[in-house]
Amino acid sequence: MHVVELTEPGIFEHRERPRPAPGPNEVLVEIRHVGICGSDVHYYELGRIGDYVVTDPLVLGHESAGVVAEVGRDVDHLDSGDRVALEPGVPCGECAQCRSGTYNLCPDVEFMATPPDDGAFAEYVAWDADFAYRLPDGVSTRSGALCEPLSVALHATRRAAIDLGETVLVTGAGPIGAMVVKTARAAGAGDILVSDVVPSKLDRAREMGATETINVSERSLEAAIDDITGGDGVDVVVEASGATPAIAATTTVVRRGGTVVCIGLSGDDEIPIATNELVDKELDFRGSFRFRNTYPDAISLLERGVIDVEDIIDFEMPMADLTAAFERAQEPDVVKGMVAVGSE
Ligand SMILES: NC(=O)c1ccc[n+]([C@@H]2O[C@H](COP(=O)([O-])OP(=O)(O)OC[C@H]3O[C@@H](n4cnc5c(N)ncnc54)[C@H](O)[C@@H]3O)[C@@H](O)[C@H]2O)c1
Ligand SMILES: C[C@@H](O)[C@H](N)C(=O)O
Repeated sequence: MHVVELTEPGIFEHRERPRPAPGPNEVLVEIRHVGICGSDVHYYELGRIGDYVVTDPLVLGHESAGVVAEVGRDVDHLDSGDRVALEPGVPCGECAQCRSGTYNLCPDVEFMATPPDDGAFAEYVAWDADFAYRLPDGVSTRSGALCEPLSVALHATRRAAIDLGETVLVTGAGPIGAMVVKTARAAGAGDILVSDVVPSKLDRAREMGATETINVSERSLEAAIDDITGGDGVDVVVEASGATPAIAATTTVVRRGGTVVCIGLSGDDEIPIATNELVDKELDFRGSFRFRNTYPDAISLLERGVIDVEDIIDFEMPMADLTAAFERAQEPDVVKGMVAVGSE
């Protein structure tokens, strides 16, 4: 089968590998669509993310969906021909985190496209059938692949416990911030404010449901939120930029008794946080890491038309042009690039 390997920063090589045989609890999936995530681009550009270093050729891509080509001996909930979205992290199932249900925190998770685990820019992937979710008729594999970033947002929205009518600030209007706008709206948020430094991304966020946008290269986030909320602060902040100033401002722009949920990962190891504000304002300050138990709900939201993910996609290119797709994905206006691995 055909795969694309990242062999060194900036270099993709198209290679042939033996087609994998599914294990007893696995399905062999003919991949159709794979979204390009910021972390894929990071590995492509730099060959590493923090301590995760690409030392051997690595297949990128973890936002994937395709068609079941073969089922393992013990799989009885999927059949050949089923279209499925693949949850990219398969946890060990045995550690304390897995046993208590917080399987996204499993230290031994096998996560696609994270060294040393290969991802989905490949004709076929053999994957644990418990982490392959059937897509209903109305949901394409193109949308199904985006259950992954949608899951990041769904999990963060749950961590934020947004109440009906609450004012939510989303910092960062990249793919994750855009998805949070959608999940916050679906959760019943009232005003949804979005900040970014790229005007076109703020325009897109408004089209997706943001009620007000703030270009923080023109005015400070703190001053803007002060104006908009009459000095009270927002009920909930979901930080989805990873930008140090945005993370540092979260405790200031949230109201007393409010909630901050951080998704973004900063390039800085340490960021000053006003800890006295945490105490004095009695804030809930929480992290949100990947996702757990989100795929069935993400698929249901897509099926019922509560959330549409197609509008975050800027372009689709074939896997034959993966280098060009990754170069284009780095343009500042692009929110999401999609790669077609086969034809649906
Ligand atoms: N916690 C998790 O499980 C998880 C999962 C996926 C991504 N992430 C992280 O979440 C963040 C967002 O992911 P993404 O793929 O959307 O990234 P992205 O880089 O595509 O988007 C970030 C956005 O933030 C904007 N931005 C830059 N400076 C800003 C500022 N000062 N204020 C507001 N916005 C600013 C950028 O213009 C961009 O639009 C990244 O840090 C990523 O590493 C975390
Ligand atoms: C969750 C996923 O989208 C993220 N890029 C990660 O590797 O953790």
